[in-house]
Amino acid sequence: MNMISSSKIVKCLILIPLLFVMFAFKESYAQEPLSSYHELKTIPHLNSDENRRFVAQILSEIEQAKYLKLQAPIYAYIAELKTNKGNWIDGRNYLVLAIATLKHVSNDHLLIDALASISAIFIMRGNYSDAIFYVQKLAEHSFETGNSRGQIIALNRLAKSYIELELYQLALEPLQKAIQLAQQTKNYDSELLATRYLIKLRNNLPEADPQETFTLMNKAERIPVQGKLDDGYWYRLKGVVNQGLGNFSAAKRWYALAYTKASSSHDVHLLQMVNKSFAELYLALNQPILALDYASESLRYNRQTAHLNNRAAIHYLLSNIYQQMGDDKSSLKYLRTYADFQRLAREKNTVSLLTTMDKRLSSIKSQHKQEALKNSLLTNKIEAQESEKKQQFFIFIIVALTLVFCFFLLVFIARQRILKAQMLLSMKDELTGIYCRSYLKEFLPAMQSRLDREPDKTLSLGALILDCDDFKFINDTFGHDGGDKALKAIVNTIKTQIREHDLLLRWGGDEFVLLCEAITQVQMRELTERIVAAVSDMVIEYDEHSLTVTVSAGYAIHDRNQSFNFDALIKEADEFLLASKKAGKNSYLGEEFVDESMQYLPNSYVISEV
Ligand SMILES: Nc1nc2c(ncn2[C@@H]2O[C@H](COP(=O)(O)OP(=O)(O)OP(=O)(O)O)[C@@H](O)[C@H]2O)c(=O)[nH]1
Repeated sequence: MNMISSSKIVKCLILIPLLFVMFAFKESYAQEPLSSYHELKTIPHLNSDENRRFVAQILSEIEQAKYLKLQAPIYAYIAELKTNKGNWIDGRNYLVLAIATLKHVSNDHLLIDALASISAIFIMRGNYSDAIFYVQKLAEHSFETGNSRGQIIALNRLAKSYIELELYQLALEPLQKAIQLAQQTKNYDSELLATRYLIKLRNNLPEADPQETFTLMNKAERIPVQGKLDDGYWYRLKGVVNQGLGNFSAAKRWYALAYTKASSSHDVHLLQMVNKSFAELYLALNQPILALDYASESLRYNRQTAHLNNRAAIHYLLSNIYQQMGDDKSSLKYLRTYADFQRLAREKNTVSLLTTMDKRLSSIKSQHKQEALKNSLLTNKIEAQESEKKQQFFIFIIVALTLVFCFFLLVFIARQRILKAQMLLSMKDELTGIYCRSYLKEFLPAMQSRLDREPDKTLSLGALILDCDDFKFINDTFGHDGGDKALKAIVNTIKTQIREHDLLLRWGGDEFVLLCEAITQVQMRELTERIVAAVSDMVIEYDEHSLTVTVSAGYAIHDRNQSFNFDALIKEADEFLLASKKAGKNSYLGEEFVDESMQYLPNSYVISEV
């Protein structure tokens, strides 16, 4: 026993820490891709082996199904990096993956990241319609969820698209809103980005004051963002602003810095831009040969990116350079190709914009359809609920009415019973407690229906009338109370002789009637005899006296061959009673003892002496 429990303890001691380690490991493993994703977002390029290995590792991690929600933002960011560095094909492949996995993103923050990267990529690719499509998605989601970061990114991306499309006036409003919102929410990164776009915008606005743009640039440098201004794009922009102010040497310095940055990170996009800026600078400095070198270099990088707008811009620049060089033929040639690219770019963007509108329209339509479906489902649900409520209300009313009805019915039945009990009570004789003659109105209809329901006519009804003999004498001798006591004693004695369902009535005064159902002539005679004998046998103790009393009786049985006539039956019995009295009292008579003219039958006991 001890051995078993100690081995169990040892197992537990090993297993519990092991489970803890496994659990902790599982937690850290589950956390890993998310932290890797945050780390990925700090990578500026993929030119180093270390960064490439890191990205490969992340990609292998997110291929597992449990990291589905991370796939879109990671693919999108990698696509952004690849596109930004001029790897157009890889960029597009990861972009396709990002869009395909977008539906798995449930996290607000991750969805904004993914949409921000996707729209940035489309902007870089010069595909503004798709850019605007995803910017709209980003805006819709951010405004719906109240995410200010997403809202600012959407505004910035929209402005950037407008700037690239040379729709400068349209870009102004979203930029101002983005800056305002970024300042309110202290989102310095976005504020800086929006300010940079604003500077870029002002550089392109002919009416913009270069001095004001310069001031704006200095203001941007005071935005408390760590390290964000240490990038080639910012240096180039500073160069452009300085060039706008005529500070060519300063512009040259900034371009050179931007160039170094672009070369070290092999940023094709930036290289194309910086070379173009250099070309513009040298053109402004009347050095067309140098300008041509830089412009050609820019064109070389631009070919890698296939950015039509930029291509057109470089061709325009080349045309200007050749013009400065006095080579009108080449200038014209580049002006023509500029026009071609410009037209192509516009066509592409017009077509794309139309496609976007079409996509938006169908997405709105499907949204409307879904809304309508949702509404109709909701309406159905509400209707179902309402009809259920109605049904419940209806059932409630029925139940309530039934209960009320039952209540009143019960009250009615109880009341009827009370009334009947009261009525029956009123039909009882106070002295003896038996029913009075008035009870016949209850008894006779019931009796009649019993006879009617009986087809073989075997049920009989016997009627017996009893009258106290010389009761006046008892009253006179013992007083009325003595008479009462004698009457009660007679009733009690009769009760001892009859069946439960026989009906004994006080007919009036000292007279009683007994009605017996299902009784034969013989049984009736025997019963009468027993009653008359029992009464005469009793001795009533009253006021120190012992008194006796006798009764005379006559009985009759209803003949089932004739229709039921109660009065006739009683009359017949009463006649026998009278005959019995005449014959000497304390006796009884019935049909069997007399002939039709009520004469005593010869050779028979006309009077049954008890
Ligand atoms: N104590 C008492 N006497 C009653 C009551 N009802 C009637 N009586 C009396 O009963 C007597 C009935 O008298 P009768 O039936 O006419 O005559 P009887 O004296 O009985 O003589 P026979 O019937 O001929 O034998 C009367 O004196 C009534 O006052 C009652 O409730 N209590």
